[in-house]
Amino acid sequence: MSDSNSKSGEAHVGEKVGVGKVVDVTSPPHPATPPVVEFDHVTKTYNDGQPNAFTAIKDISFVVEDKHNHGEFVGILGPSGCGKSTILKLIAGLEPQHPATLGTVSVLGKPVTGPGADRGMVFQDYTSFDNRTVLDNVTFGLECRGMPRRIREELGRHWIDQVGLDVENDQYKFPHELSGGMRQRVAIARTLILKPRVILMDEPFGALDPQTRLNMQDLLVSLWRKVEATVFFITHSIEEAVYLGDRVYVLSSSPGRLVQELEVEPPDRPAADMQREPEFRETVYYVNDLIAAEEALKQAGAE
Ligand SMILES: Nc1ncnc2c1ncn2[C@@H]1O[C@H](COP(=O)(O)OP(=O)(O)OP(=O)(O)O)[C@@H](O)[C@H]1O
Repeated sequence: MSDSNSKSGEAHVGEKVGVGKVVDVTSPPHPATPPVVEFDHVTKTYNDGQPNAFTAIKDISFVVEDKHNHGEFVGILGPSGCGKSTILKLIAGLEPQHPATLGTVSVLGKPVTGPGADRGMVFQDYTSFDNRTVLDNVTFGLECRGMPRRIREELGRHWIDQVGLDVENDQYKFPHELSGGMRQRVAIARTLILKPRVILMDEPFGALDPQTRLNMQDLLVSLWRKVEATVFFITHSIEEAVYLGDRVYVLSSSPGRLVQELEVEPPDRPAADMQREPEFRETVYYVNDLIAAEEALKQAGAE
């Protein structure tokens, strides 16, 4: 962070804050191999050129490197409406977020031109097909790809098991027979079965009760280690982002800019334990203060 950008109470580049360390957001790395995801001075203005034009994110640059055997886990935090979903959908190549108004969004070294099999999404809303069983929901993407029924159902059962559901009891259930946590397990299985390189998660645990949420965080950590994908994870829970993230991006209030990046210690112990530790709490309070300062700036601007 350059001095011109830093506010009082904000740590300097390289400084340790609990389990996190501040990274210089003004000079993204230039890796030798193409990054998994790169934002190069990206601005998104909805309804550009019209009277109702609205700039949601402004001049955002970052690089998420392609690390051997280790997909990074990036938590995205920021005040409500700062453009978090806009960033995710630009990576996904979904309209109307795609295309960016200015700058370039690249995945695996190529500019994004639309959705692709290398990227999978999990949303907060339970997006299962109501009239399909768990097994048919999980295997839907493989069915679309034309994979024969026997093979895809075998894979489907494997993934139902991987996300902690009971294959025998749950595979023929319909979504309305499942709890919220179980439905999100189905959504995760349905995405992971397609082996995307990049997994985009928009508040996937936002509607779950606190205990289920901690269980899902632990599940996600263990699955993510197995699939080695790069994950972008939007959440309003600072604890969740700091626990799950290898790095955490903090955005400013609207229009969203990247105001801080923290490198965070890996989640190598259960969520319920790590989230109680003083060093962990220090990072959470620090990020909380950053976001509160952004909210206050927004309020002051609105008055
Ligand atoms: N299709 C659209 N057309 C016009 N404005 C939009 C559109 N989509 C989003 N916006 C606006 O862009 C801003 C950023 O929206 P976005 O959903 O990316 O923010 P967010 O940080 O994910 O929000 P939240 O935390 O509340 O979920 C908001 O002010 C929103 O109203």
